[in-house]
Amino acid sequence: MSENNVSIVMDREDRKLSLENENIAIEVKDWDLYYGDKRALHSVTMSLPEHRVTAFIGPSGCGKSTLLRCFNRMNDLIDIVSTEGEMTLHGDDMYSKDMDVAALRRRVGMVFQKPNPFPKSIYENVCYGLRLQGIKDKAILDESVEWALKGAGLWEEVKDRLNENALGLSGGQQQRLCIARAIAIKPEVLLLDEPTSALDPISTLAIEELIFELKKDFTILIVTHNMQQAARVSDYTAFMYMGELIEYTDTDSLFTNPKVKRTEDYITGRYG
Ligand SMILES: Nc1ncnc2c1ncn2[C@@H]1O[C@H](COP(=O)(O)OP(=O)(O)OP(=O)(O)O)[C@@H](O)[C@H]1O
Repeated sequence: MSENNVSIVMDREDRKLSLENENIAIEVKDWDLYYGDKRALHSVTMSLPEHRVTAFIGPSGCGKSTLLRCFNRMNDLIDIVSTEGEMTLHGDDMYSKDMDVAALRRRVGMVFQKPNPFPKSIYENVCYGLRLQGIKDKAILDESVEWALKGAGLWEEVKDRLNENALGLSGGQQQRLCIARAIAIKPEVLLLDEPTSALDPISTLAIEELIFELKKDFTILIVTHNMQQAARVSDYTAFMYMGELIEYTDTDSLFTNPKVKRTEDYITGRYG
């Protein structure tokens, strides 16, 4: 067991996690989402805690990715999507007509299932968002690139080849680069949509350890198909089924003492 995994266990044993004791980053209230006539999310209500890792699990098609994409309004890009309900980020109405979506996406970064670096240098990938913000000062860019690559656990591997094309990195390195690109602009929340499903076990472990480190600075929401991964990396777990949030509590309680039969059936492998 690596040092980080030991500390995950210790962290859990030290204190019982409870949403009542948390600062909340995102509040979701009676949230519905429709693809055309088809309702994909049913009245989801939940509070997502700051500086914690919250995992979304459930069988294929239950709405995990759909819900995750609501947190940075990625679903706006799909014409047939309509939503109802309330979502706030630190009190700001994320779906208000006054909300600047680009600004929201700076506050809520996202990393996808397949690593998707741009066909540019490692350096340019990481400072992409900063350049979009109009930052030109080389010293600031250099410092941010180093900070983000260190944060993503990639600095030592790439510090001597920052000008090389990012597509020359391994899959696991590319995914850590995408995490560096997302954190470089210092979002409040980081959305991870099955970030390790395309990676080998060693790269997966590196990302899981990284997630544990990153929660010191960011609120992390992760969709995963892998229940062991949810149990390893998350503080809280939300189990979804057919667009509904069935059970949501601290990860240890959900996996050791689920309150709802459907959750129990899923985590014991009876379906899904
Ligand atoms: N662009 C879309 N248009 C229409 N329906 C969609 C669209 N995207 C998802 N859906 C439907 O919404 C439901 C939820 O899908 P979603 O991808 O959120 O589930 P998921 O739990 O993330 O699944 P998986 O684990 O397979 O990725 C499914 O019935 C899916 O077919």
